[in-house]
Amino acid sequence: MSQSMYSFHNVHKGILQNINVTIEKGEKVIIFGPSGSGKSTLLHLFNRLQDPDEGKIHFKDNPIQSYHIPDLRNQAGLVMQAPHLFPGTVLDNIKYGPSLRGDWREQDGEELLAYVQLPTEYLSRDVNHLSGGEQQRVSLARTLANKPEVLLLDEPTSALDQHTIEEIEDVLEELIHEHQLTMIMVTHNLKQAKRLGDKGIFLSEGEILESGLILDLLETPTTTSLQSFLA
Ligand SMILES: Nc1ncnc2c1ncn2[C@@H]1O[C@H](COP(=O)(O)OP(=O)(O)OP(=O)(O)O)[C@@H](O)[C@H]1O
Repeated sequence: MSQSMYSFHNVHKGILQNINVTIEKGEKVIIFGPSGSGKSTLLHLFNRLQDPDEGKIHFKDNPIQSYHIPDLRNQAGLVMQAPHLFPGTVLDNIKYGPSLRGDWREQDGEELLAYVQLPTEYLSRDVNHLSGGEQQRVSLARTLANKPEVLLLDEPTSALDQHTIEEIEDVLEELIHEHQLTMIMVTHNLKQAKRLGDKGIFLSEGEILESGLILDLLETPTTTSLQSFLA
């Protein structure tokens, strides 16, 4: 039986109007639409980087505000466009969150780097000496260190070249599959949307104009807005 991960009821926030969305456990949802349509605002509601002006959000059948915010953000981990790592080594960065909770074992470092397909010797590397793609892998490893159920991705590959984009997509695809994660991703890259997503939400001027299977949305758009966005 499917389990609801998120449900939004008549949510309004800034430009977003009357957002009604349900996301089931294990779904891979792509949020897309023109610049300024409210995609980042919507993504930020999933881990309380922003809160609604009106309406209700439930996370796993409980009001989202009933969760302790750090717990919520461990369960719904965000990876941003530009990796925000702090100065220090790869190990310093990935053990930070779990260490705070007394939940770090020495072997975890190796395991986390294996998840994002980086060699173990990277644990002692200075993060400032890594390439953009490597930093994004470390950022992903750091999010995974908190054992999230949901991955929130805000254009995670938009700063990378095509080859690196494909490598990160491989890593994401495998991780999501292996850990049965729910994924909610904002992307401008429609090839990526097709590859990684199963559902799609098309936003225009703060409203959901179409939602459903991503392939249907991209191949048979019904609204003129989506048709012209894709043209
Ligand atoms: N904190 C804020 N206060 C006021 N307005 C905001 C705030 N954040 C975003 N906005 C406005 O809300 C609208 C939607 O912004 P948002 O960043 O969610 O869009 P987006 O679809 O993610 O855009 P992009 O694709 O350009 O990143 C924009 O008009 C933006 O200027």
